Amino acid sequence: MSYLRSWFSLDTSSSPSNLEPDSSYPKVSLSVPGSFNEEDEDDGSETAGEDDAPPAFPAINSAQRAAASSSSSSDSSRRFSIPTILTDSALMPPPPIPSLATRQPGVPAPKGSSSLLSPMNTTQPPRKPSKREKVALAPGFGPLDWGNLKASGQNLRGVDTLMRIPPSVLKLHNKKEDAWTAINGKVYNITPYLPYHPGGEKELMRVAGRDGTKLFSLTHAWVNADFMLDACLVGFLVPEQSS
Ligand code: HEM
Repeated sequence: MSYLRSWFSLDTSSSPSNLEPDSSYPKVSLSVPGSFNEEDEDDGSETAGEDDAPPAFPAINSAQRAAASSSSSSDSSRRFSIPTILTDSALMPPPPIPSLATRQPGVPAPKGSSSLLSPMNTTQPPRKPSKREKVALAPGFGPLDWGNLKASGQNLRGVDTLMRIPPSVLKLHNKKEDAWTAINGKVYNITPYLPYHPGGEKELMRVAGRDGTKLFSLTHAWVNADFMLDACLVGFLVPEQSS
């Protein structure tokens, strides 16, 4: 009981003298933080450092303070420089806003107008119809049908043996019913291929009776004529005098 009373040592007035705390227990003094206390005045006491003030930042002996004081004048060397907050007018103006609304798809921006956006290359104005339009092939004359005809074993050459063909002989085969052309030194009978040609018969007939290598590669260099017309091979183009 005497032990419990010792915790209420502040209330000593009401305590009877015979209920004084036992000297064998340490005396505890209750001090309310923030309230005046005699011990708070004494710097050497244990409670002297118990304040809630944050530590100096930057620290008193920090490199930041040293740098700030070295750049300033000698009498203000102990002062910490506070950065100035710039107003809107003092700040660098922002970049111009790209005028997206005024842009026309496919039309490049006028010269000198700056924009951080890349040019709109993906949107092109409608293309003019190309001269090289695909021709609607008749039913049963598609690429697969041509492949089937080649594989059928039918004689598409119109000749029995491969020949050496000079330009003068090639020239004679320039009719739809009997059309030959030379591509990369090989002479083909193009008559059976005419209805299967995706570019149309008329275009294909432009090379009938002559060396069509140049026109062929100018039109569609990616097409493998050797494979397309292998079943139509007639012979090989040779110079005139060697025949
Ligand atoms: C003589 C052998 C020829 C063969 C085997 C051949 C074959 C082909 C093939 C396979 C295509 C379809 C290409 C594709 O879809 O990408 C094609 C398209 C075409 N060919 Fe030929 N061709 C020949 C000659 C010619 C010639 C001499 C012309 C006339 C200049 C021509 C004009 C075209 C055109 C305009 C197209 C359609 C457009 C295109 O597909 O790009 N072809 N040809």
